Amino acid sequence: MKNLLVFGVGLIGGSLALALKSAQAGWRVTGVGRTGDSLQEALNLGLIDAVSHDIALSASTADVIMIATPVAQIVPILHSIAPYLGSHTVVTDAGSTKADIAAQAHLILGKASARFVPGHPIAGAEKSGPTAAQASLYQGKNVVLTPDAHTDPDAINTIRNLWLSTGAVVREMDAATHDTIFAAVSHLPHLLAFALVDELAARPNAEQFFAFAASGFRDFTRIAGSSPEMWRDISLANRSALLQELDHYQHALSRLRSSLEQKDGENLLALFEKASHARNDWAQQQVNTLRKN
Ligand SMILES: NC(=O)c1ccc[n+]([C@@H]2O[C@H](COP(=O)([O-])OP(=O)(O)OC[C@H]3O[C@@H](n4cnc5c(N)ncnc54)[C@H](O)[C@@H]3O)[C@@H](O)[C@H]2O)c1
Ligand SMILES: O=C(O)C(=O)C[C@]1(C(=O)O)C=C[C@@H](O)C=C1
Repeated sequence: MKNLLVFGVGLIGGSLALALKSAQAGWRVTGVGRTGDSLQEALNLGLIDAVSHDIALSASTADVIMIATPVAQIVPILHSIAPYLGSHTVVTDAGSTKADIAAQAHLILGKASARFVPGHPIAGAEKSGPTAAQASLYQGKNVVLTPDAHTDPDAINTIRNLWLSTGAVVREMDAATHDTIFAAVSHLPHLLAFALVDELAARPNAEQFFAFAASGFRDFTRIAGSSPEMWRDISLANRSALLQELDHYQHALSRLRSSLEQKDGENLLALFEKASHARNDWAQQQVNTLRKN
């Protein structure tokens, strides 16, 4: 059995542990948590085989260390494990932002940074914690790895194989490209959903609005139920790309607003038609890709 040490046994870390167990991929999983209660819950749910209270011992005997905590916790955790890493230990993470962590990892881990393989599973949910973990979460989903020219190819293979065991499709790109793409397709939509729900909830007659909100509101705002801590950390870590995406979106809203002001139905129809085609094409491609995998 190989030893996997998971920092943060919540939705993402717990789902990885469950997926490896159900694939019988030969990993013994030990969890490290912030609160004892959540770790005990992970143990009771059978997500992990053991709990670690000795970081030095666990880090030195781990084959792989996965950091699956909110992104602001990743750098402090790298500091805490750096002195104890075994000579063969490969470190990876599941954070939703990549450039900030990659820059720090070189400074903190020194030579061992060659065995740090940053990663990001593109699968998730608005639910958090160990009870949200699912064995099938990564099945057919992309996992993006962002190694650089200094990353050890054997370490990349180790992390690639770990994710392949979960049924995921592994892709590689550089960290800056990753952060630009996910600012647009993940981080901005979360900000918009949080903003819409917050604005409505602050109205004196909010209850009346919520009482009649239906599937359109539910689909647009599902992700506003996500972990506030996780999204605070992501927003700050990918701040500059996210600010640019907010500018693009505000520009698009301004164009929409002036079409409305001018009662320009032709412009509205043209925009809705282009968006509807693009959205339906994307959804169809998702279905085709899932069928293929
Ligand atoms: N939720 C998603 O959809 C999703 C998808 C892909 C990647 N991610 C990324 O994965 C990471 C984990 O997200 P999640 O959804 O599993 O969150 P989660 O809240 O479900 O789990 C995070 C766990 O980390 C623990 N934790 C926090 N600080 C810690 C510390 N210092 N040491 C040890 N444990 C600590 C928490 O107690 C919690 O159990 C985040 O970086 C997030 O950006 C999330
Ligand atoms: O399905 C959801 O609830 C998600 O928000 C998952 C989602 C996404 O935006 O697609 C969220 C953050 C991650 O880093 C990756 C995936």
